[in-house]
Amino acid sequence: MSDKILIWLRNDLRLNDNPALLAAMKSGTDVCAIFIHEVGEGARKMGSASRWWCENSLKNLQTTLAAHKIPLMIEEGNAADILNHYAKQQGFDKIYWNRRYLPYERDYDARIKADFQKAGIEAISFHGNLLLEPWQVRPAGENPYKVFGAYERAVRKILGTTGFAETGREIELSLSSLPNQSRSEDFWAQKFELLWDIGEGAAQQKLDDFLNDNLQTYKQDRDRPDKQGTSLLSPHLRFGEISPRQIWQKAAFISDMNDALAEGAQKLMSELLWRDFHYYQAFYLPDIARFDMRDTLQNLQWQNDDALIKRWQKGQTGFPIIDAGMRELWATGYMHNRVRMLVASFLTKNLMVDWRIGEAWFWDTLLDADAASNPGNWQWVAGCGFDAAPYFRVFNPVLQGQRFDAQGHYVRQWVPELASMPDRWIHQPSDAPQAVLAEAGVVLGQTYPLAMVNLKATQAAFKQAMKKDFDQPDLF
Ligand SMILES: Cc1cc2nc3c(=O)[nH]c(=O)nc-3n(C[C@H](O)[C@H](O)[C@H](O)COP(=O)(O)OP(=O)(O)OC[C@H]3O[C@@H](n4cnc5c(N)ncnc54)[C@H](O)[C@@H]3O)c2cc1C
Repeated sequence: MSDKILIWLRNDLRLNDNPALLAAMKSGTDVCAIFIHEVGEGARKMGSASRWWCENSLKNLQTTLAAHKIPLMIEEGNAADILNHYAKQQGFDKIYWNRRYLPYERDYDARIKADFQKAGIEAISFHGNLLLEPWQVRPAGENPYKVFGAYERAVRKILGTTGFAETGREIELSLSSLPNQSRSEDFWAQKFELLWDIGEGAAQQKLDDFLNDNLQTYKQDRDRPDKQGTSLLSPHLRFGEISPRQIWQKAAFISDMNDALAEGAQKLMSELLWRDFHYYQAFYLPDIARFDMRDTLQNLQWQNDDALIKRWQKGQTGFPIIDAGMRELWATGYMHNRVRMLVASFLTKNLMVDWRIGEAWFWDTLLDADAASNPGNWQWVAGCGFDAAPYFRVFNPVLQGQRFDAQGHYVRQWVPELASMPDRWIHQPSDAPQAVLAEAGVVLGQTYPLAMVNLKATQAAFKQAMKKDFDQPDLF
């Protein structure tokens, strides 16, 4: 009888606070790890940008695991077939993993678990990817929480009394400094390597830098795309290079110890809860990347005009903050949260394009593309998500730009052809007097596009297209 344990890594590419890995290492048996780029039922196929991040993160992890004598195999294909192959070839008798929560992932993992158990291989799953697992947050009534505020209160009540009861599982492994990687692929995402440090060590460093430098102003600055006011931890969280519990614990500690930083720390904790909340919702619903969570948009005929969609993707809409966001995304694999809301609102409510089309573009181009947060946020903005802004709340990209990027720094960075526009007109060049445009060297329709739609008219058309009054959701 062999005594080998296989760890199946998925969204948890780290050594610390990794319950499945810790349990295997504690057992003192031979441990090896596998990551599978899944093809088929078990997981949504990664987009290009996140796949690039994942590959580099795996290279880092391979090195750090090797230092602990754990080989990491990387495969691509049908997960069940590959795991069975390794079971036969290497004769492990236990397989461990940290749980995932989307319905198609859970069904698939349950089947694999049952099949292994029939074959005499013990499959054990752990809680490692969320602050709390969906079933730990029980509402008073029968139905799961649909409103973030109620969900947040419930979670804080649980964590306030027990904390992370399982944090004793945190492992104390020191990471050796990560080696330089050789990346040979020549494709669009390759340029990201100049911008991002990948891996568990980089994630911890980024958290510490953020807590030291930005926490005090986080609450005010997190809505400002013209400032670097947020943590930029999302791609690290997406691949589990850092766990939400590790962030929460540090933030909670700071909140208790330092009054000046408490507000920022509490805000960061709330944002982490939004991540959990999207998984919580996804857990109880059919595939949220495909189906509307609520039927609020049922009567809407999406227009889905290819030419308009292309202009949105390329950042050529004629609305500077929208174009800046879409260009930031293409250049960096990231977009500021406030601007994500604006570009999503513009696509769905001004261009009347199905939110699934925007979600798919984000899925392919975001480094942090997340199977719960991406569709969850798109539905939230479009007006069919739970706890979403009502459908009639359409963001005005000109007013939003003037409010959150008042001097136009963000626009000037990503839309350099407008760099010389005065602050007064930077967010609405299509309305600027001819003399102002000439002075700034802008020729509308040539150096920068004319606004592609009339905001007021498209907003009115969107509301008209709904053809029914907004149904208040069954909030509780
Ligand atoms: C249309 C749209 C699509 C989005 N798609 C994704 C996605 O695919 N992946 C993703 O991680 N986030 C997504 N978000 C949420 C949010 O924009 C990012 O999490 C945030 O911009 C990441 O930057 P940060 O790490 O600096 O955030 P910080 O402000 O530092 O927040 C810390 C962490 O909290 C979590 N968080 C913050 N806001 C949200 C939120 N609204 N929903 C869920 N988690 C949140 C993230 O894990 C984030 O890393 C989307 C938002 C919108 C409006």
